[in-house]
Amino acid sequence: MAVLEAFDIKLNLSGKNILDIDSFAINEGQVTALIGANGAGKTSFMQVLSLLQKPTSGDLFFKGEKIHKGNLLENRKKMAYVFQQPLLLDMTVKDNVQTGLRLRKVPKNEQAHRVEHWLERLGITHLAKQSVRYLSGGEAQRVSLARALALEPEVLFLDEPFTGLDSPTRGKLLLDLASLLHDTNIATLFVTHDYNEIPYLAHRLSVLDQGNLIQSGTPQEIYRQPKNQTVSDLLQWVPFQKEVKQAIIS
Ligand SMILES: Nc1ncnc2c1ncn2[C@@H]1O[C@H](COP(=O)(O)OP(=O)(O)OP(=O)(O)O)[C@@H](O)[C@H]1O
Repeated sequence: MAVLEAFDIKLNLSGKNILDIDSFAINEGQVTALIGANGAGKTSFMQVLSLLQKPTSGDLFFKGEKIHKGNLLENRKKMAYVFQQPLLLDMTVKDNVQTGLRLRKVPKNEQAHRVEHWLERLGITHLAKQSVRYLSGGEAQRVSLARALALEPEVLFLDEPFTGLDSPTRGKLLLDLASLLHDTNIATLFVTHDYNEIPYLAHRLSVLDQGNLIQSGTPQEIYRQPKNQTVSDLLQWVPFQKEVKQAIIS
C-alpha cells in the first residue's frame, strides 16, 4: 500500500527548474533507494516529499488523503528525516533521543520506554549519559537514527546516512539498519551514492536525472534492463555480480 504519493511535482528555485516528476510512491514495508548523479535533484525531491520544501506545483497524498496547508503539520509528524550530518543538539545522547518525544507531548512513561528501546536497538545504551560532543561519526549517526525511529514515523527519509563513516563502521550500521527496517516495516526512502548499500536495504530503486525520474523498479530489474544510457552509465561501476547483489535482500 502506498503511504506517500506524489503527482505532477514541479520545483522551481531561483528561476531554475529543479524537479519535474509525474508520479512517485513510497510503499509500506518497502525501502526505496533514490540514486542519481550530483545535482540530479535527490535531496530536493526528498525535501519536497518530507514536506520540508513546498513544491512550485503538484500534489502529495498521505495514505490517500491530500496534503494541504491545514494538515501539513499533522502529516509532517508522521515522518522522520536522518541527514548526512547527524545535527545533534549539544546535550546527552539520551536527551537527544528524548527531545522530539517531549516536543510531541508523548506521555512520560512512554518516552522513557521508547528511548530505552531505541538506544538498545541501535546498540548505544552504554552512551546514554554521554554528551554527544565526544561521539565518533558512527555513534553520532546511531543517535540520529535512534532519535528518528523513537518518533515511530510512518515514513523515514535517509539522506546519505553513511557518508563519512569508515568501511567497517558503515558495514555494521548498514546491517543493523537493514534488520530494524525489516522488523519495523517503515516505508523508507534513502538517498545514496554508494551502490553497495542498495542490495542490503532496498526493495525498490528509483533513478533521477536532471530533476526527472527516469526509471523505477526493483534493483534487479534496473540492473538487468537499464532504460537508457544514463541509467546504464550510472550503474556501470556496480562492483558485484548483479544476481549476487539482489540475492542479499531477497
Ligand atoms: N535554493 C536553491 N536555489 C537554486 N538552485 C538550487 C537550490 N537548491 C538546490 N538547487 C539546485 O538544484 C539542483 C539539485 O540539487 P540537489 O541538492 O537536490 O541535488 P542532489 O541530487 O541531492 O545532489 P548531490 O548528489 O550533489 O547531493 C542542483 O543543480 C542545485 O544546484
